[in-house]
Amino acid sequence: MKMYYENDADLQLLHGKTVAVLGYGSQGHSQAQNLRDSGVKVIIGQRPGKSADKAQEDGFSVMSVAEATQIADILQFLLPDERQAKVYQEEILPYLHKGQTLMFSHGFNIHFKQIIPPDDIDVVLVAPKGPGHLVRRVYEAGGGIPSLIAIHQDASGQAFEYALAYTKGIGSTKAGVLVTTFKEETETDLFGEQAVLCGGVADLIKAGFETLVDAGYQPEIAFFECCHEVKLIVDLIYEGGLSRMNYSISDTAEFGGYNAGPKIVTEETRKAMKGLLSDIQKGVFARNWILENQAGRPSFLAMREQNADHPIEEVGKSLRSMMGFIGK
Ligand SMILES: NC(=O)C1=CN([C@@H]2O[C@H](COP(=O)(O)OP(=O)(O)OC[C@H]3O[C@@H](n4cnc5c(N)ncnc54)[C@H](OP(=O)(O)O)[C@@H]3O)[C@@H](O)[C@H]2O)C=CC1
Ligand SMILES: CC[C@](O)(C(C)=O)C(=O)O
Ligand SMILES: [Mg+2]
Ligand SMILES: [Mg+2]
Repeated sequence: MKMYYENDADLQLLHGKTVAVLGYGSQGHSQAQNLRDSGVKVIIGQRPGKSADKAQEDGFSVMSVAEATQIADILQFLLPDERQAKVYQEEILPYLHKGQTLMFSHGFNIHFKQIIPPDDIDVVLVAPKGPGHLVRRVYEAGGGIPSLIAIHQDASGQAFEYALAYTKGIGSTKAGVLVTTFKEETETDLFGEQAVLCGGVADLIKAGFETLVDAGYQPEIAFFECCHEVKLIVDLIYEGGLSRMNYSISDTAEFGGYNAGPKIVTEETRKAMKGLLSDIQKGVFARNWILENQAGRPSFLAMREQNADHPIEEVGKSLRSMMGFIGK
């Protein structure tokens, strides 16, 4: 599989073009600022409110999504997935015109057919494989977050070259860019965030914390052990794989880990992972998420509140308040 790096991408292709970043949230603020620092002309399409104020403070020209759509050559659609279809119908579709590129950072709405764009525009995916705030932080430190590219429609005949130039603008060609399809990105991204990165890790942390606290250990120790140190261990894995973690940790931890790991991630866990993947592939998760939003998000909001109230959050907040070196 070919990986694309700095010398493969031509940033000049974006010079003389206007990129509209629609939505100035986690991905929006980072991609917009990285592109601008790479010499690309960027405008922001955003409804009035906190995000619009922030974009203005950051020195961008801010306008409505509809206005930005009329002006820009490339539209990077960075509104929340669950709001994209409505905003597309009302504020983008009426103004879309031949020669434009509609870009996504997640394939959800194209893959699950919530948005069906006209044939005469390019439709591409540039999906950074990392949280928005890190897309900016790593770029500022001189690096980049890997990205995936996919082409859904290539009306111009140059969709790929433009998408690749865009990945260079946000810093991704420093880390590596890989070609995929909207289907593969959507299914793997949903699986990764549910089973491993967000759902899996968060529940592993909470279960470890609860096990220690229920057994009578101090919550502060349980927090340091099962939550705070996760970042420090993952940093080693990020830098040099599992072997670098094993190099740095004690042999006692390595031996204990080899024996305990399969008792925690059991055949049952693997079966549950396959079940999650199957629901994602069949569109069951997408249907549930769309219906949940149509109903006003009752279950999502209840779970969000329940998680925010977990004792690990309170202990963590108090301990972090004494660690002035941790960024806000
Ligand atoms: N978060 C991440 O790290 C990643 C996200 N992605 C994808 O990127 C896309 C954006 O996600 P994310 O950055 O998390 O989104 P956020 O929720 O962080 O930001 C969304 C932005 O859209 C704005 N917005 C919401 N509704 C409207 C509207 N009706 N009109 C105009 N602006 C609106 C919000 O502004 P307001 O303050 O007014 O609500 C906010 O600035 C999604 O497709 C997501 O899957 C992909 C990779 C990683
Ligand atoms: C892991 C969650 C993510 O997929 C991401 C940051 O990559 C997201 O949707 O935010
Ligand atoms: Mg992701
Ligand atoms: Mg995601």
